[in-house]
Amino acid sequence: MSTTAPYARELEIAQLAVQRAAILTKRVFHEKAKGTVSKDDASPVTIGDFGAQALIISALRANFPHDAIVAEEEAAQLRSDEKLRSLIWGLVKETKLGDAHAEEELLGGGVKDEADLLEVLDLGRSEGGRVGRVWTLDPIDGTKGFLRGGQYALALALLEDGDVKVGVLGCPNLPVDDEAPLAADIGANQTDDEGRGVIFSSVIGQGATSRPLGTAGLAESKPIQMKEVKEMASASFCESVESGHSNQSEAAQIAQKLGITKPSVRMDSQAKYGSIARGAGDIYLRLPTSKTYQEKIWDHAAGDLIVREAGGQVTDTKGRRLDFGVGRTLAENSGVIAAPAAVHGQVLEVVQEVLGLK
Ligand SMILES: Nc1ncnc2c1ncn2[C@@H]1O[C@H](COP(=O)(O)O)[C@@H](OP(=O)(O)O)[C@H]1O
Ligand SMILES: [Mg+2]
Repeated sequence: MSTTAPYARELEIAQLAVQRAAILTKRVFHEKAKGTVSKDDASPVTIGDFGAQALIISALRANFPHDAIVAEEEAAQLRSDEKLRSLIWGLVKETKLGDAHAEEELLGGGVKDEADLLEVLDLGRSEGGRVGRVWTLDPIDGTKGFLRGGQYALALALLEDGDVKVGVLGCPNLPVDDEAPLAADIGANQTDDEGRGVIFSSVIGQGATSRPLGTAGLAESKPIQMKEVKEMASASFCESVESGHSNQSEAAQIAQKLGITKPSVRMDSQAKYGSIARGAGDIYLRLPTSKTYQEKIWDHAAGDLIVREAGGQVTDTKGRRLDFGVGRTLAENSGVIAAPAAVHGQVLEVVQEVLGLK
């Protein structure tokens, strides 16, 4: 009898693909810091986004050729920009894991040439939906954090019939150490990777883990758990850096009503979900700043599962679970509240009071 856990292969490929793509994003950041990447006027985030997306999709194509993919980028810009295309192709071609078995046997044939690069990128144009297997991919989530040398994440998740089954977040700039205090390293602009880089992973029903990001094969993983909030007054909020992405004054009112005195930790990207999942922070709030913006599924799918599998609950401000089955956006949801399951109801109540939803 086979003892392979459900989604074991999907998890392994997803983690290795994210790990490999992070080699590219880190290289692009470091070369930008040295001033060698942006000489063609292309933003490092554009180069990193396209390069990481191509590497990750090529691994999905080789291993799960029938699955649909919803990814943030598409090839249109590269079709007309020959210089940018060849710059990205050069980086993609050179980026390999240090572990030859993982690189060749597991991740497959890679991207073949410049024409294939365009094809691979456009495999991410699925409309998503409620039926079948759909991967969601954000090659660089937290683009502003990436540019600052702060937090960003490579976010990959597998949906099956609209439910998240596998979630992987590569966070190159978070401390490896799960016990490290939560710090907003906005503008950190560190060029030293020592002690940084972590992959958070989860499979539905199997808990959540963290492991060092590394560059070869997968290092050993450790289970992670959200921290118990014994007293709301000593809890900490995690919020977006961008005031345009989450309403900070409403969050301050919510904190005050809950008796929370610590200032919020602001960081970019789904590194927020990973951080609270390993108990480095407690509550992630994302409060809508406009009635028209629809959150994107690739900005939340991996984080949603990782937090729930670490003992948390994730809903929108109306108390509904995030619905990843309605297309490329979370059209049926409004904002996000992620908290340990035991206190989620209490937080939701205060959110609804402040937002006038009850
Ligand atoms: N008005 C808005 N409200 C909420 N999120 C927004 C937004 N405009 C853009 N975003 C999303 O916020 C993501 C970053 O999240 P955070 O603010 O938590 O760091 C962005 O992802 P990218 O950085 O991949 O573009 C983008 O998709
Ligand atoms: Mg994003």
